[in-house]
Amino acid sequence: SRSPPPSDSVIIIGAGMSGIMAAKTLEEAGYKDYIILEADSRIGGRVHKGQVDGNTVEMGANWLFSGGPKSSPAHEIAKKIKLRTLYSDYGNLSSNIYKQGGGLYEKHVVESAFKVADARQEFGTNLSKILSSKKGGDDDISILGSQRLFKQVPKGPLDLAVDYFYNDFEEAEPTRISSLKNTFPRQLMEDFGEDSYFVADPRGFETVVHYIANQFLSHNNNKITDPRLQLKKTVRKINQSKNKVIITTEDGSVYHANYVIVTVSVGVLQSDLIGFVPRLPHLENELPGENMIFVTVTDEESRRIEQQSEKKTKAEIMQQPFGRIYFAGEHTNSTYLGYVDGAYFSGTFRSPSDSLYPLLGRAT
Ligand SMILES: Cc1cc2nc3c(=O)[nH]c(=O)nc-3n(C[C@H](O)[C@H](O)[C@H](O)COP(=O)(O)OP(=O)(O)OC[C@H]3O[C@@H](n4cnc5c(N)ncnc54)[C@H](O)[C@@H]3O)c2cc1C
Repeated sequence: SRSPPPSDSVIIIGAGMSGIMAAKTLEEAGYKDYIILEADSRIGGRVHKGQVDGNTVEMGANWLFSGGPKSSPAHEIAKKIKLRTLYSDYGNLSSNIYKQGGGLYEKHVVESAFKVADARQEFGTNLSKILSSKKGGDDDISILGSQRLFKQVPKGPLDLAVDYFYNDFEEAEPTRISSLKNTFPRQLMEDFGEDSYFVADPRGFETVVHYIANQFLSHNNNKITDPRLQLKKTVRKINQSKNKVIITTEDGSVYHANYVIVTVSVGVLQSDLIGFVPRLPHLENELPGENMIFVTVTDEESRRIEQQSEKKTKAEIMQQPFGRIYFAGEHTNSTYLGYVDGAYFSGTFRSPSDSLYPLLGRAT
């Protein structure tokens, strides 16, 4: 027999890829009583287009990936809606790097710099695998640290340019900051492939998010009319008690729900924009900037945790809701964090490793 539709109400904060996917997942599980509160006047979040001289230019995510053993859901949708994409031929870079004083580097010179960079990256990837294995324990180093161990730190303008392309460009951080363990192997590229396609379509990459939204939110002429999507609603306060959550937005509106799914970025969470009552359980007051989560466990639970790997414990902590508050978003997906596909999967909460899984588990 079919179970009755769930009567819990849910508020989703943020209408980026993860928020829209979370809403779709709820809808498909029979939850109709949800609303999406989005600060901006549009959906898509970090997938958004701008106009330069009458041309559409992507201001956020730009590349789709393919060529690997699995297919990227974002790329699959892009193909379905015939989004115009251009193959980014990075091999071409070896004929396109300029000297500081002008003129091109000779192709073979750049190619040998790329060879060294490849070897350096392979060394880093292998080291990362060792550090991630049991005997690696908790140890991690920066990408720059691994380059030092390789005894081949990029120096000089050409090597630095190549290294920028290998690392900083992809991670949006310099190698002295990027964690080796959390960067290599790049799981997104291992799974979906390294062939990068640049979105160059006047409709914008955000059409991919619209395509998903239009599958379940009522719309008219490409405009979402569903009253459950509320734009220009900046959440400022999330107040939870034993039985419900009360949310206040900047314009003074107040919303009540049984559960909340927070999909705002780490940057927003780290700022003071949203006040959590009670506060999120971390040591920010005592150790500002450390982002440490503090958990106390006792008795059976402490013995269970002592006996399992740190990796498992970490995964468990990251997927725990905070009372009635759940988290989704690119940053909560440990496999593809930092990418549109990571945001996509974080909103599906289909596998027990997804942070939202326990919420959906209630309905089934
Ligand atoms: C410049 C740049 C380039 C990138 N390039 C690529 C790429 O080539 N390929 C790729 O796959 N990925 C790329 N990414 C990453 C990708 O864009 C993100 O991983 C993904 O879009 C994140 O989706 P999300 O739903 O997790 O978060 P977001 O898209 O950030 O969605 C969160 C939403 O919450 C809203 N919000 C925030 N605070 C509040 C509040 N207080 N109240 C209400 N709403 C709020 C925001 O307005 C936003 O709409 C790039 C990102 C950037 C910034």
